[in-house]
Amino acid sequence: MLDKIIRIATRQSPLALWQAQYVQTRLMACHPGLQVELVPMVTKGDIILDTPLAKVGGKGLFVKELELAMLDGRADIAVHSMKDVPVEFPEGLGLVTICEREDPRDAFVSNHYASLADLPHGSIVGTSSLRRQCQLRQKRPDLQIRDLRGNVGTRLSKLDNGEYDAIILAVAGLKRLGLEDRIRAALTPEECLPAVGQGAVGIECRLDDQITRDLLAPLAHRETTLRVQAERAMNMRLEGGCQVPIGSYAELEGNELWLRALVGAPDGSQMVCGERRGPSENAESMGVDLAEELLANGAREILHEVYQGNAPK
Ligand SMILES: NCc1[nH]cc(CCC(=O)O)c1CC(=O)O
Repeated sequence: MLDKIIRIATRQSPLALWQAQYVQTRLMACHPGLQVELVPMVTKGDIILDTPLAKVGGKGLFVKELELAMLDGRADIAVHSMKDVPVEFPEGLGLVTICEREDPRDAFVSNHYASLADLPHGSIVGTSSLRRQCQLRQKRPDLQIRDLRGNVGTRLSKLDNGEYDAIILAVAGLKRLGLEDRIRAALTPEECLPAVGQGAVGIECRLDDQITRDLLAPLAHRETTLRVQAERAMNMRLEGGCQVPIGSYAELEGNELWLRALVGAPDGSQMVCGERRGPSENAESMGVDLAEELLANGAREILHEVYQGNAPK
């Protein structure tokens, strides 16, 4: 085992590098003598930074190159933010390990206002997430939502330039980058239901690479895995493939899983919500059941409209 090397395919944004280094450090701590190297890569998503994600084909853009590297044998694993991992994997690859979740909430970030409630009528809020957009619009139809893309650092500098009165980012990303002091308020799940998998880091590898899978096993976090499984099962049944106005958030109290989800029209005009409680063994079936309930209650029409609007021309 001592001559084994694990190569981690990673994007080069500060957040991606943080996550890859986190897995590198943990693997080396669990397996003294194991060599773990980073293989930095550029993905299409990193190149097309000025177009709203929903219009360029969604989050898959950030993972395709990493997956090719694993299939070619140039890398062994890829580390992802779970919320950016598409629901389906190429043949031969799969998500094998989910690590302990960081704070899953969204953060309200502003240089002038302490909270969403403090924002004056008509304020400009930056986010490119349809999920954040629809929840903000539903509570505050007066706000002007403007697109905001780029790495966390880029987004913060756009706020600091005065282009926005406030922006919404994930708490987890800000904490990981040591930017926690920029958070003015964390939005509760009632204010803004988080995205599927938000705050959790997951590891993808070749499914037939049993040695690597065994080495990754100690990094898995049971509670996070159950929560994210429920959230992803919900998303998968909704066929939430590209960027979508879907929130899905599970909490675990003892063995009881509490899954909440919503599908909203991006303009905030409609929102379908639901929840399920049940034993954690049923994480995936709860997700599927809840998705079916939402579809029957109007989510099908909302998603159909969103996908049509985003269809590649
Ligand atoms: N969409 C980009 C992205 N993907 C993962 C995170 C960080 C938080 C996480 O790990 O969920 C972010 C930044 C953000 O949404 O603010």
